[in-house]
Parts: sequence; C-alpha cells; structure tokens
Amino acid sequence: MALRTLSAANAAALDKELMSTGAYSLDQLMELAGLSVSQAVYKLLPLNKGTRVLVACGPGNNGGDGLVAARHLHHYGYQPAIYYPKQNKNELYQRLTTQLHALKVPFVTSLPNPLTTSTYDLILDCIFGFSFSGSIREPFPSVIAALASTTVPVLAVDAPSSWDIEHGPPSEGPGKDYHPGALISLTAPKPLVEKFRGRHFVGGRFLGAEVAERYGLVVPPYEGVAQVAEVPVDGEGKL
Ligand SMILES: NC(=O)C1=CN([C@@H]2O[C@H](COP(=O)(O)OP(=O)(O)OC[C@H]3O[C@@H](n4cnc5c(N)ncnc54)[C@H](O)[C@@H]3O)[C@@H](O)[C@H]2O)[C@H](O)CC1
Ligand SMILES: [K+]
Repeated sequence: MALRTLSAANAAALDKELMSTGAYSLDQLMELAGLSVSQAVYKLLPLNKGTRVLVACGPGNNGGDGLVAARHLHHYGYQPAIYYPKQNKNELYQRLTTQLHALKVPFVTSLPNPLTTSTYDLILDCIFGFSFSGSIREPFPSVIAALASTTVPVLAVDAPSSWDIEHGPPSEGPGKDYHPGALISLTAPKPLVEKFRGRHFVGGRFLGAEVAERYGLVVPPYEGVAQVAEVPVDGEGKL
C-alpha cells in the first residue's frame, strides 16, 4: 500500500480551508508546525549528542516554521542559529524574529564554506515548502548547493527544498544531488516522499478525522502528547 499523500494543490486548499471554515489563524498552524519540527529534532539529535542547529529559512511560511522551531529549540537547550537571507517583512515574521532576538538567538549572514560538523550538528532546511516551483531564483542557488554538499545531517521541513512537490528531485541544477537524511512532512506527506529515502516524520497535529477523510488522508499514529510521529517511507507503518 502506498503512502497517502497530499498534492501541492490539495495542501494549499487544505491550508485555506483550515484558515477559513476551520477558523484557525496562520499563527496557530505555524506554531503547531514549528513545535512538531522541534520535536523531530529531539528525536534525531538528543541534547547529549550535540546542540548546534543551523535553521536555514526561506521567505515563505516554510521559513516561518523554522523561526518557530528555533524558538522552541532554544527553550529546550539547543543552540540554534538562523540563516535568513530573504526576510519576510510581514508582521507575523517580524514578531517571530523579534522573539528570537529577545532570546539572543544569533542570525548569521553567511554560511560557512565548507559547511561541516565542525560548525553545526544539524541543519533544518526551511527554505521552501509546498509552494516551491520553477527553477531556483537568487539568492538561493548557492544555499541549495550548500545543503546538497554538506556533511552535516539535514532535516528537511515539509519538502527537501528545490524538489518538485509532485515528482521529487530535479534532474538538473544545485538540487540534483540534494538528498537530506531526514524529512518531516507537515499535515501529510507530499507525493515527493515516494522518492525520499531516509528517516521520515509527520507533524502538524491539527487534522481532524472528518477533514482527513475528505482529503483521502489518515491521521498519523501520534502517541500520547507527541506532536510528531515517525512514519517509515517503506516497510511497515505506512499511512
Ligand atoms: N497546513 C500545514 O501543513 C502548514 C504548513 N505550513 C508551512 O507552509 C509551507 C508553505 O508555505 P508558503 O508560504 O505557501 O510557501 P513556501 O514557504 O513553500 O515558499 C514560498 C516562498 O518561496 C518563494 N519561491 C517559490 N519558488 C521559488 C523559486 N523557484 N525560487 C526562489 N524562490 C521561490 C516564493 O516567492 C515565496 O516567497 C508549507 O510547506 C509548510 O512548511 C504553515 O506553517 C502553515 C500550516
Ligand atoms: K524545506
């Protein structure tokens, strides 16, 4: 049985529905998404195994999830640093960055070259999510190239950035060789998950049974109070 997935168009439609008839605000969804991401980090990198997490953020809501996750990581005791080359000026993002500045979470303006484990223990790829399309525009080609070539473990948030949401890795360009070791799908896996091999989590625990059924999805097997469930992309435990 294949994983139940959510196309880019349906992911956007579901988001819209949650924020209209569902009566959620974007802040609420982003807060839950970012909380899930922070819990996936804890599963991948327990605090005694290193603490330096580079959170690479893009200009949209995928980047916002990263800003929220970074704040939770700081409170858990990790040392997040934010790389946010194209900052969103909307009020929500300004509030998220103000919160991080107040906690003295550093914002770095460049990536080390080479990007190795001497500087960071984990990277969160929050550059692009389900609204990525086309070829990568500046300033992101070099960022995707750095993600593709780094020796640091990468957790991709909702999608490996630059991957086509339906079809997976691009056949050319800097994303061609980008294969992160871990992925957290938010709400539900996107079709690209069929091309992903690595540890896979699902988070964004805000889907009720009725909405899930209408979109052909299954609510992930969250345990107890967990905001994240590990769902292997092959073998047992498929959604
Ligand atoms: N329901 C949920 O699961 C929630 C998921 N969330 C996260 O939101 C993203 C989707 O956010 P959105 O703002 O729609 O888009 P992105 O962040 O994916 O990217 C848009 C951003 O990127 C630019 N862009 C697009 N293509 C390119 C390109 N080829 N080159 C350069 N730049 C590009 C575009 O201009 C925009 O600025 C989803 O994946 C989740 O991570 C929410 O947190 C809410 C709940
Ligand atoms: K991403």
